[in-house]
Amino acid sequence: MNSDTNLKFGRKVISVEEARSLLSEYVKHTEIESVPLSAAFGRRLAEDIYADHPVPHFRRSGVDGYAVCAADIEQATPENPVELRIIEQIPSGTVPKFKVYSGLAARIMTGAPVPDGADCVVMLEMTDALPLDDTGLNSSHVNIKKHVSFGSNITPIAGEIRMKELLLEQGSQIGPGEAAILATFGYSFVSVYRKPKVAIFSTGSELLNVEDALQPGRIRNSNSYMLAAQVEAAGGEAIIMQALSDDAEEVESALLETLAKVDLILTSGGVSVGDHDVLVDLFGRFTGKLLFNKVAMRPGTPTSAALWENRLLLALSGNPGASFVGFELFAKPLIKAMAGCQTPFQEAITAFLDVSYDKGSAYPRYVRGTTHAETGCLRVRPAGIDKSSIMVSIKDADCLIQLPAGGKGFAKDERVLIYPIQ
Ligand SMILES: Nc1nc2c(c(=O)[nH]1)N[C@H]1C(S)=C(S)[C@@H](COP(=O)(O)OP(=O)(O)OC[C@H]3O[C@@H](n4cnc5c(N)ncnc54)[C@H](O)[C@@H]3O)O[C@H]1N2
Ligand code: MOO
Ligand SMILES: [Mg+2]
Repeated sequence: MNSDTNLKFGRKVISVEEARSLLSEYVKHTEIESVPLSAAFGRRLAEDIYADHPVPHFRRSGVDGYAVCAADIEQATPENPVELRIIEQIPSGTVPKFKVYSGLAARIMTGAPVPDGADCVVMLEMTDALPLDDTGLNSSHVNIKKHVSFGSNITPIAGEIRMKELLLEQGSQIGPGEAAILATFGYSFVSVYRKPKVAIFSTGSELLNVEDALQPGRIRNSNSYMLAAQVEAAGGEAIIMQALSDDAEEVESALLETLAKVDLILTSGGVSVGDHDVLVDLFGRFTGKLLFNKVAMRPGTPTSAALWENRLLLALSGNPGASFVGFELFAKPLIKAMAGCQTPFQEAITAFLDVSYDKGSAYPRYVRGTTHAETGCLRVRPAGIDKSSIMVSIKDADCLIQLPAGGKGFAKDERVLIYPIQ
């Protein structure tokens, strides 16, 4: 047996967990850069964010109405309203000029600072302001028709966020809630990790470009685009490279030329035992370090990985289903970790099988699944035909169903673990 044959047939199988931990050893996060907040969505914070002021930083009215002293209106009813003198108007964005004493009220708008002395705000609907002045807008007095208690409709200083509170942790992804916090605290620029650059090479002489007309025996390259979408969803920058033919030297030089320019290389195809499986050929003679070339999983058993010129190279199976699953299990956590995520491995959640799954497997199986909720339970079923070579059902997958190895298959309603795909 030559070394090439050895790599094809003498492979050592390792578990998904072992493969993941081998890859983790070589992950480092990308450099930190400062980007405008509006360009930071989906990125991960490179620093902890603390509150440098309380929120709100003034006593904030939650309604349009009158700021008054609660003690004044304890007996107020529609039949026996309490009359108070209006001392000023407080629109949002202004500060009160006067203190509210017993017998006085300040007209106030939602979001405006409550004046000193006032300890509650009565909603406009519970008042009658009379008489109107010449403009028809302002009144000198107001009748309060309902009792409201001390503190009502006022958010106290720091009622939402305390001074120096830890708001966001390094590594958290900037979504809508994070963006609102960052804007609140004046972060027009944010320190985030650079998006990991991921080059995607599909290999296979049968592959046509997307714009090409179909030819006998050939297919359009769909994996590169599927993987690029997965890379972007994981927080990376996908760089789709020209697909390569099954020519070992062409593959070697294209990969070598790209290694130094990116954080990760993904390839698809050419990892099995076929005569033209070029990645196997490359791993047999390259200067890098092969990390693994067989994983106890289906699909994607021949998934391989290497460290070459200090860069990770993840070689996924060409079959679309195996490529998709291999990405989710291995590339996604790598990209998330490179992008600064502290917890790149997704936690499994429990669901119940909606249909029986009759195929057993020597290796754990990762089935593309579709979930739905039913009477408070999460149910899951395979998303269409679950064959590695089938591409069309990938669009319906919102999770991977993890089915342990074994010969008997799985019954309807059996409890399974799933990994949501976000
Ligand atoms: N004798 C054996 N044959 C195969 C075995 C085996 O153990 N013994 N394993 C099978 C399994 S499992 C898989 S998975 C595939 C893995 O194949 P490769 O990773 O070597 O991929 P290719 O041979 O290049 O392609 C497989 C399949 O996928 C299509 N393909 C490839 N690239 C793309 C792309 N970019 N877009 C769309 N489709 C693509 C390709 O045309 C082939 O149909 O090997 C099995 N065989
Ligand atoms: O294991 Mo193959 O990798 O898809 O079925
Ligand atoms: Mg092959």
